[in-house]
Amino acid sequence: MISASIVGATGYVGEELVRILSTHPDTKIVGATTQNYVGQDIGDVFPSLRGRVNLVCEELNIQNIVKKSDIIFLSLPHGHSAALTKEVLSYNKKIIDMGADFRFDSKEVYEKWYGVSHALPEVLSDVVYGLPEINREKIKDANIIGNPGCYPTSIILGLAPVLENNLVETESIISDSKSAISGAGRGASVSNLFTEISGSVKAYNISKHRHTPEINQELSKLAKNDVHITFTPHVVPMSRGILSTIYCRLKNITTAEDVIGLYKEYYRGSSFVRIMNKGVYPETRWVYGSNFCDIGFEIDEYNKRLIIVSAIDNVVKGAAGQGIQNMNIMFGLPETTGLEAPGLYI
Ligand SMILES: NC(=O)C1=CN([C@@H]2O[C@H](COP(=O)(O)OP(=O)(O)OC[C@H]3O[C@@H](n4cnc5c(N)ncnc54)[C@H](OP(=O)(O)O)[C@@H]3O)[C@@H](O)[C@H]2O)C=CC1
Ligand SMILES: CC(=O)N[C@@H](CCC(=O)OP(=O)(O)O)C(=O)O
Repeated sequence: MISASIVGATGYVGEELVRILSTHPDTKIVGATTQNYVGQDIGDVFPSLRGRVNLVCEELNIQNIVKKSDIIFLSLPHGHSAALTKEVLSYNKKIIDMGADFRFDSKEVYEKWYGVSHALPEVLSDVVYGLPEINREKIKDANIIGNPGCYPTSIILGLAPVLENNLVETESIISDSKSAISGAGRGASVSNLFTEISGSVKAYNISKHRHTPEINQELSKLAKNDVHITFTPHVVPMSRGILSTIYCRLKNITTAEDVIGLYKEYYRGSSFVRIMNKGVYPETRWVYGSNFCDIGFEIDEYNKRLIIVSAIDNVVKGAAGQGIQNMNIMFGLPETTGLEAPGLYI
């Protein structure tokens, strides 16, 4: 049995980690920390977990947590994880950070975009970016994982096959992405109120969203060339889900059948990526509550453009599910353990 702790268990990602790990056959949850719910049963904080998980939320004491755990999921706002990891580095336990502290190769890029200094830059060269479909081999031996952002997961999985095979121009890629409001976390704020979100769609942080450098970093590695995409995030009135519609110019005109064949081959052995048949465009409700990333295509022959549509659940494949997929790989378990359930079609 793997002893797992969740630091920040009372957030949306923490809740999803507890939910999935509670039915994982090889894991026991031994610790769950909170700021505001100390001493409360997790089933009282999240009534859907009532009677399924016997866990009392504790105040964060990282030394206590590390001693009882084989793996620690850090599910805190960015800026906290690097300092906590520094405190427990000598214990040599596995750490998966759900936030942004370990996603960047460069300390400078992280500090510029996140506006905080990095507490543990010396480990960045050993940290692995936890996108299993791309980095599976490196994840096997990693001790610290930077779990990818939710938008980056949908965009990188959508573009990896065409970039690695040099099929599209790298200087004109656009991703128009829509996210559910749970992407903003569980903390209360006026802009996240039901009355502000329902019945409306808005773009935000155009050209300056913090996921842009993360997406560019990983796409550039795949393309072996500098990639700078135009990324426009939107909030839509849903509780879960991300849909990214990605536009890129083909170097040579091709057919949808050829693109589908390439993607099926590239993701052979990646159980959580499902490639749609011709003319089928994924919907967020098909992946709701699941660890799947569904990808569909269209070719705009007139403009020589490939349009890729990629759908994930932001708190599962975009966060907790992907983290557990990484844990499975790190501990030599089948990658799909505890994650097999299909989406809840709504
Ligand atoms: N939501 C999403 O779709 C995704 C989120 N992420 C990342 O995952 C991480 C968690 O996100 P999410 O669950 O949405 O965030 P939430 O705001 O919902 O939850 C944050 C958690 O951290 C705890 N916490 C906050 N500040 C502190 C602190 N100073 N000390 C100790 N505990 C603290 C909170 O406790 P309390 O509940 O008591 O306030 C809560 O348990 C973030 O880094 C986020 O960017 C990544 C991908 C997708
Ligand atoms: C809708 C919404 O607000 N989404 C969040 C997604 C951020 C997130 O979860 O990303 P990190 O893990 O990189 O912090 C945002 O745009 O900031």
